[in-house]
Amino acid sequence: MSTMRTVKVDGEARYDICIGPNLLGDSTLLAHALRGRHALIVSDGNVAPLYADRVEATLRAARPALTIASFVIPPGEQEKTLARFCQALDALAQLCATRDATVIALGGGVVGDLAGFAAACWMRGIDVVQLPTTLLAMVDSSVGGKTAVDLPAGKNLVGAFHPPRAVIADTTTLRTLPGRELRAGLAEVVKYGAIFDAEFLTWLEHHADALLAGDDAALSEAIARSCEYKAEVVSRDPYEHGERALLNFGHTFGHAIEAEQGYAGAGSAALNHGEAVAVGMVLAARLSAALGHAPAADTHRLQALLQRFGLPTVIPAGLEPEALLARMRLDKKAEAAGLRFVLWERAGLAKIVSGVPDDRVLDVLRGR
Ligand SMILES: O=C(O)C(=O)C[C@@H](O)[C@H](O)[C@H](O)COP(=O)(O)O
Ligand SMILES: [Zn+2]
Repeated sequence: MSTMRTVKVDGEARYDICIGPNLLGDSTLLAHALRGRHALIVSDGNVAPLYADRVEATLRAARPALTIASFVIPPGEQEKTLARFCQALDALAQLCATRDATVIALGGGVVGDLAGFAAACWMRGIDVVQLPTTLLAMVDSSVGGKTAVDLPAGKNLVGAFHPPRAVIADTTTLRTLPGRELRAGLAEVVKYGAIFDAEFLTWLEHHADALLAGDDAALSEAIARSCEYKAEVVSRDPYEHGERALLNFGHTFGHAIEAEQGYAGAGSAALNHGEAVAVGMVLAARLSAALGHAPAADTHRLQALLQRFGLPTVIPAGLEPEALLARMRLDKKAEAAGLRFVLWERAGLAKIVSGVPDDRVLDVLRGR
């Protein structure tokens, strides 16, 4: 019996998210996702040594005539740059990639975002197949078609909506995932419960030990449920004209922290994306309570769960509240009239709020 689960994304872009063990070796699945004669595998220095050969062998089994090249970047958010994006385009040029070529994004969120953006721009758009190998990429960044690179000025400031042709999440790859990366992914999993479903938060509270221990069944369930929440929203609102913005809970604060720290990477003490979102969600919950939108008890519940997952919940030392507020002005949800925050009414029910006064945001950033 196959243990693969499939979640469907519908609407303007239709594709399957396949979740299960050993899928990187499934040539039938990859063959379905491939067109043309060229494939560029984009990966990073942690993931490529573990899985690139296997993916290449599977691609060859799927399409013996395929010309395959690889583009490997150093790991870390600091590499999600315009410079690396240009190098990815150069790799496509060297491959003589035609419009029916496929970019294969093998890795975590950084690889997926960068590879997806290169695919979005090469010859005005070629296919990208997402092969996420981190929990965060499986539950969030590989789904929905947001692709981007960062600028020093802010996170994901240059990018495009470019949905994948398929998402194939091989859960066996989670066995080699460092604990810190697993915990970062759990932050985005908690986010779905926080914004959509308090019952899912309860499920996470009950399964916290199993998830942290890397239990296959618990992780597969968390991935499938997360993908179901995300697929529903991006099917209805692929370009974030409305409800998709709820998926940004914690990100206005989190992105400001990431940018202000200069992004995670080699030799950097910066929080990674999931960690920054964990802090950001607690700040968003505290702002909700401070503005009278939500009970403070729900902030404590969220904070306790994130702490149980070993995630940070306070702003790292040395970051100035005014500097973080200035960063937030480049948040993509901001309007000419000011910032817009995703807040919550209670655990499991998020909403978008405009017109939050700066001094209330600063109070939260100052821990008041
Ligand atoms: O898919 C979305 O929509 C999200 O907001 C999911 C986020 O978790 C993800 O980090 C996303 O890349 C953030 O997008 P941005 O528009 O705030 O840059
Ligand atoms: Zn995120």
